[in-house]
Amino acid sequence: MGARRGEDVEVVTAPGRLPGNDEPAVRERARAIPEAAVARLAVYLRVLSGLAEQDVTTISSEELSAAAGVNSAKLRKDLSYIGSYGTRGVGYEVEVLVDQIERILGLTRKHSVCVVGIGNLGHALANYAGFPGRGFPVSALFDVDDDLIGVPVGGILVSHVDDIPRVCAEREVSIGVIATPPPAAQGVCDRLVSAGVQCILNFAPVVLQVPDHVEVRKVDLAVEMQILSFHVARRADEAANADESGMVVPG
Ligand SMILES: NC(=O)c1ccc[n+]([C@@H]2O[C@H](COP(=O)([O-])OP(=O)(O)OC[C@H]3O[C@@H](n4cnc5c(N)ncnc54)[C@H](O)[C@@H]3O)[C@@H](O)[C@H]2O)c1
Repeated sequence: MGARRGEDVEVVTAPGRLPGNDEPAVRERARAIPEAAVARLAVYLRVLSGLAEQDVTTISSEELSAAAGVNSAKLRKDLSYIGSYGTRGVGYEVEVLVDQIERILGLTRKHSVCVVGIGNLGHALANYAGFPGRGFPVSALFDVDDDLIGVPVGGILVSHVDDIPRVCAEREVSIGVIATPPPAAQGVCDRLVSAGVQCILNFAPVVLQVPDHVEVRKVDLAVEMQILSFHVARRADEAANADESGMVVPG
């Protein structure tokens, strides 16, 4: 796939790369990107970071779209939002694209993360090694259980939820992750918002009420499973219909 460092390829800088001190221009561009494209940019970044680690220097849009599971027209459109159009016959320069996507996604700044609710999921999140590498260090943990307060999890001492305002301010927490049982989630959310946390990732299966300036993303495994169930059922229906009509259905 693509070209590796040291291989004889024409090295190109993707056109449209923003010059030196370009933060305002990057943020301006970021505002115009549709939400669905933002999610795909994060997927491209994961693929590209893996390629960079393998010293792959360039990649065609077809290769990148196949690796990301997105059709190539959509990929080109997504990358055009960040001003990256690739070069005919060469494709995209991996490092340049990684840099552009990281800046658009705001990953060049550190986001300090807290996790509230250090049960099964909270333990897993606190220990998740993928966060620090991507610029999301977990810097604070909170719970209400006396047996957990003061106990280190993933190298961080668990604090009581009453300390959310002080600890979040001291550690400059910008993202709060809620991993409490559903009935506790809104109260925890309110505490985080009062402490100035403006981005919340909610694992509890409840809809949170927040002021307009707060961004909430919900991870709902049940909904994801139901969507998959729908696709399984639809494929089964298609296969049954094809059987009846004697057609061959691709696997
Ligand atoms: N475990 C999973 O795989 C999983 C997957 C997806 C979603 N979820 C959801 O994530 C949440 C947590 O699941 P879990 O399995 O880790 O539960 P858990 O019961 O193991 O842990 C919940 C933790 O939250 C703490 N807690 C309770 N009230 C609190 C409050 N007011 N403030 C701070 N902490 C409080 C408890 O002391 C406990 O440590 C649930 O809403 C669950 O539906 C869990």
